[in-house]
Amino acid sequence: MTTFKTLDDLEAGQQLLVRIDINAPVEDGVVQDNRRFARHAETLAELLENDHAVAVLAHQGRPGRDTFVSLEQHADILADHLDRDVDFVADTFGEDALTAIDDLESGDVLVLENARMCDEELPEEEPEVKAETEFVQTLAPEFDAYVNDAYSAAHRSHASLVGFPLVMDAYAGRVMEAEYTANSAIQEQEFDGPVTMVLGGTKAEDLIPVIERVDDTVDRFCLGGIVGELFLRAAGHDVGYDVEGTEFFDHQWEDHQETIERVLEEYGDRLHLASDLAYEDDGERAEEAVEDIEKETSYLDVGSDTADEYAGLVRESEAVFVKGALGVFEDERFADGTVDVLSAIAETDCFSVIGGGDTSRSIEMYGLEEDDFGHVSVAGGAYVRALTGEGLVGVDVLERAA
Ligand SMILES: Nc1ncnc2c1ncn2[C@@H]1O[C@H](COP(=O)(O)OP(=O)(O)OP(=O)(O)O)[C@@H](O)[C@H]1O
Ligand SMILES: O=C(O)[C@H](O)COP(=O)(O)O
Repeated sequence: MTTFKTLDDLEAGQQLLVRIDINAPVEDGVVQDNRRFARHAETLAELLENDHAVAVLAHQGRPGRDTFVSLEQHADILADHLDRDVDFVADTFGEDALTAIDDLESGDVLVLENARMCDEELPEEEPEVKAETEFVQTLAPEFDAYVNDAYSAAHRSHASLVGFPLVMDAYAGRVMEAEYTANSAIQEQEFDGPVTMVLGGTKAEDLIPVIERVDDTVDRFCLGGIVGELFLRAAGHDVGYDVEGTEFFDHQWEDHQETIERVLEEYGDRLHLASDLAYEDDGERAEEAVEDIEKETSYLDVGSDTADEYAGLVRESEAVFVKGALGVFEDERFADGTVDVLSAIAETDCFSVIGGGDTSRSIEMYGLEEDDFGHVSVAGGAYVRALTGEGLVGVDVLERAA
């Protein structure tokens, strides 16, 4: 039972503003397809079958990052999944966007430009404030209804996610509905044996608060990726610093040092940190014990000893929750940590959830099957937040709208 309106409640043949989350990896300026496109394409296909005209609202990256690019390529990827034309306009709510929206006819799909290119989108503010923005006030009257399918971004209080349901008829899309239902069911489950959470990836700030909030249910945390290095830094090792132009560590350390140190102090006996790390040396993978690290290097994966330890912990677990990759799995040389852990999960019959828009991509890249896991979520930060039992603001506003 959901507490918001779904597509089952939506009358056919309307002009819809549909928020999806196709935030994707970008390699050398090229947007990479991930499973988010396929899942949202199913929602869009259903809407088109019901004679709606659809304008798609979405984001990509964050200002200042290499991944902050236009949604033009995303429109092409969606077109491939839908097997039909998808238009794109390089504008979100200005004159060009409004003209393109006016021209929409039943069965059309138009992708609007990256919502994060609009100043009012990003600052985290209350939904009531977002509802009053020019962004929301300009677009809302152009549509009969708003559909939010972006469960994976529902932890962000951004204009495109929380403003519209306060000013117009609002519905959850199929991805939102399915992820919400699956993640709510997971919160209800109880496990007899050890529960392990594997945390990695780049977004340490989404994960640090989670460790404290799930401490009733999770027996041990295996850390890797950027979040793992930040904890190693707090433990006094010479890693977790930005080197060679990276921008992962120092700002997250500055903002969260106190919490990281406190969590390490309080939960140290449950936190497993890498004992070795891998880096690139003359084009090859090389490894070094954390104890011996003295030089400034970008570490790209956990080492083999760590991967073995984590895989062993997974094998004796009753349930495993993964969010974020243990290394840069997109490069085969640095996929070992991530793939060893996922393979260990796949081999056992533990209950498992693999989360993260990017991380879930590693499943098909390395010959694993979605069926090997209990649930593969296209959400990362939103799914781990849901595990804490804390609400998601994007879901809350849909419930209020209903
Ligand atoms: N040591 C590392 N250095 C650089 N990048 C890393 C490292 N370890 C992991 N990563 C990157 O982390 C990414 C995945 O985690 P990330 O937290 O960014 O996103 P996600 O899993 O898609 O979750 P969400 O849906 O919240 O975005 C991968 O693309 C991987 O390359
Ligand atoms: O990829 C995600 O987790 C969502 O799209 C949210 O993106 P963000 O972490 O940049 O806010």
